[in-house]
Amino acid sequence: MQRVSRIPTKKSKYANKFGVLILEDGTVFEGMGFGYSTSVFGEAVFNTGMTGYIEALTDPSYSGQILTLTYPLVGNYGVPDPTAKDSDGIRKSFESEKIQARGLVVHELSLTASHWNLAMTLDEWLYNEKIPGISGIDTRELTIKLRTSGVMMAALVVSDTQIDISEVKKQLESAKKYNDEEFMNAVSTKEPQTFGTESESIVVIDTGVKNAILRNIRSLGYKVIKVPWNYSLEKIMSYNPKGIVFSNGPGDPIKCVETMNTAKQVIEKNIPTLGICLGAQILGLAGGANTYKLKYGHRGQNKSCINLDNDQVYVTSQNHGYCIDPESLKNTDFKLWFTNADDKTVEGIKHKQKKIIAVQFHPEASPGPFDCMFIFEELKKLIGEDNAKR
Ligand SMILES: NC(=O)CC[C@H](N)C(=O)O
Repeated sequence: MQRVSRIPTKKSKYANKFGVLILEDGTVFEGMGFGYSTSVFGEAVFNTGMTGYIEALTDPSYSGQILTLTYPLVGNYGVPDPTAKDSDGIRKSFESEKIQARGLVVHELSLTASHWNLAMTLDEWLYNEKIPGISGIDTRELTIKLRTSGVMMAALVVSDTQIDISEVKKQLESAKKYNDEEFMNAVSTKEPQTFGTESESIVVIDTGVKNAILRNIRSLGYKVIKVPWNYSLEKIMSYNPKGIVFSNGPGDPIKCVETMNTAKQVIEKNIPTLGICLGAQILGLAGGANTYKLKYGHRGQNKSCINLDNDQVYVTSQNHGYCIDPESLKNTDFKLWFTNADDKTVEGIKHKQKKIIAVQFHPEASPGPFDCMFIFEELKKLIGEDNAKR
């Protein structure tokens, strides 16, 4: 039996446990386990943001993934009360009801925390939500590995007792691959939900929507109706919405066939529409474009994107592993709207004739500046044009 060599120095309920992260290529990272003692398998990805672990961990787009934060010290501002809601009944600092990432990997975990709004520490939160975390990992080495080899499956094991590395390797081999997983039934709402009482509404098709998207649409002055990912257009239109938003979400967009069919009809009917991240990919596919998987994705808060309409550069927040193929856009009625300044990937598309816009980045995210809130205003403008025509 090959055992982990790093022995916990002291035992506590939430931290100082045995911990190991094993990659699909056989690389073993030993660390100190924290949070919940369990074994998870998922796609190892990294996010380069300096803050925002609460928003990232609760973002449904991280479902099925083991999240590495490259910022070296994590947890020092703790975690606010997860049950606190705003006047619309939307959870305040959290992007969804629970932690969505399968596990968390950090360099140094702050076991003490300080913040005016703090309710608990990060390790306690992970423990409560039955999520394993590992600290003491050389996250630079891990990130270099993922950048050079590409994202890959990994096992994260946290245990109160010794871990058998060869046994974990065997389990990892037979674990379901991220690319084969179905996420929609797990992340999407089962029933429509309404936020606000305004007479004009926007329907959000929930493929794993972040609460910040709901909040931003509310701040435009619309009632929000969140509907399941596979809701028919007929049912959507029964709400008589002014516009539609295709949300962010986990996994490969080609798996969202029903949502794609709705998107085709939405394009056909020229309903004012905004797609965000997964929603942008779904709209692109519905319009005849292709998508592909990036080697290691874009996950961070300072990704510069160029608006090709005015050559203005925006600092955007991103979390995507898939992308729209720019070549394939040529066979569609969509044109390139935003491009990533670093690698020239597609970060936004716009229909040439119809009121359909979509961004690959997250206009709702606000790690600091509110650079991209104008994207929501763009949807409102399209709705205004639509109203003027009727
Ligand atoms: N944030 C998202 O909506 C992610 C979209 C898609 N799952 C991707 O990884 O590209």
